Amino acid sequence: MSPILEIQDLSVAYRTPGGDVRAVEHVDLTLNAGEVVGLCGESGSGKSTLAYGATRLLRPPALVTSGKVLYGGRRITSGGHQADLLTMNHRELKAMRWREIAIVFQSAMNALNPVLRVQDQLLDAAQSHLRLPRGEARDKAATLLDLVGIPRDRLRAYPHELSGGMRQRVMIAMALAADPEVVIMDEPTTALDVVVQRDILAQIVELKETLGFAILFITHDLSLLLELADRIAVMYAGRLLETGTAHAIMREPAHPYTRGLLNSFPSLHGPRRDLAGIPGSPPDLRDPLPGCPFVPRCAHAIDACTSVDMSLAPLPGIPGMVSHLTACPIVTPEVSQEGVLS
Ligand SMILES: Nc1ncnc2c1ncn2[C@@H]1O[C@H](COP(=O)(O)OP(=O)(O)OP(=O)(O)O)[C@@H](O)[C@H]1O
Repeated sequence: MSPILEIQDLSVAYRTPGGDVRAVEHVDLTLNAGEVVGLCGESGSGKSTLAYGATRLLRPPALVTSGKVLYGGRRITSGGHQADLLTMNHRELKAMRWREIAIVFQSAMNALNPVLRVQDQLLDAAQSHLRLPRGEARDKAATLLDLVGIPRDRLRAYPHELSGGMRQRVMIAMALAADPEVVIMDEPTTALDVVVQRDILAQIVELKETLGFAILFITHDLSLLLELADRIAVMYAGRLLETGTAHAIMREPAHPYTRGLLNSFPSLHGPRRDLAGIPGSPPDLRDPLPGCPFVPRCAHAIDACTSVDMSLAPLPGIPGMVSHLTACPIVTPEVSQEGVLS
């Protein structure tokens, strides 16, 4: 698989009068062409800051303090050349957004213009990003609505005449208007009920299969990602604590935080089970602890945890699982096996 978006050593801080909030700390994350990567963690763990920092959508007091974000989409690259989103000029960046990397924002369905018909909003998106003549843009708008499963007779509806699920589908259609190769979806179904949520997720998978874009899917709900994502990255206090295939995370979750998350949400299809949640609350990001940030909430913490280097390392002893990485010193090879999690 070839990487289409490579986030390397990305750090983002919010400069506040009370000190820097270190919302993203030295994160490496790769999205391959056509792949769904799920980014998961509790509220405040830095998921949105990571995505918006990587695409330069953050405003001061946010500041990117380190990193590269390399984009390698087919249309803009030649001879293996990748473009760094963090150093390109505003004209280049503008050409990338929508066309190459589109974003479905958190609560996007409330961002539709209430006084414009759905058709006109889709038309605007198709016209401005693809520079299509009006007639072709109208056809494109209708095709986009077909793609996301909204009947054509809804084209003339105003946003308030559509259900929440339909409005969210319209936003997804808008994101797809310019045939992007990467779509970032930030909690796209969180505000919807479970049945609508499931329909939309199925639709997203179908669209991805048909159109071939890659997805970075952000959610606090790890069980949802188990069904949707190819790979999963688990984030806590601005850091990635574990990455692996959805299969590996489901079967062999390594980090105690990942285990806690798995026990915090009911699965969409699986059997009923008791949910425990994770006791305690996330740390103050203005004053990060040395070592693993999860130590104060971790039932398995040992001394090594307070001084561990938080780089991700492969899990020991699982042949063929080279892509399963964690920062937990209890399960990574450098530390003795005595503390292996039960
Ligand atoms: N403008 C800001 N100024 C200071 N701190 C901020 C600002 N915006 C976000 N933060 C802090 O940055 C951290 C990461 O926030 P972020 O919204 O990226 O997390 P998240 O995982 O996406 O959460 P959610 O799921 O609630 O959106 C949080 O501690 C948050 O309080």
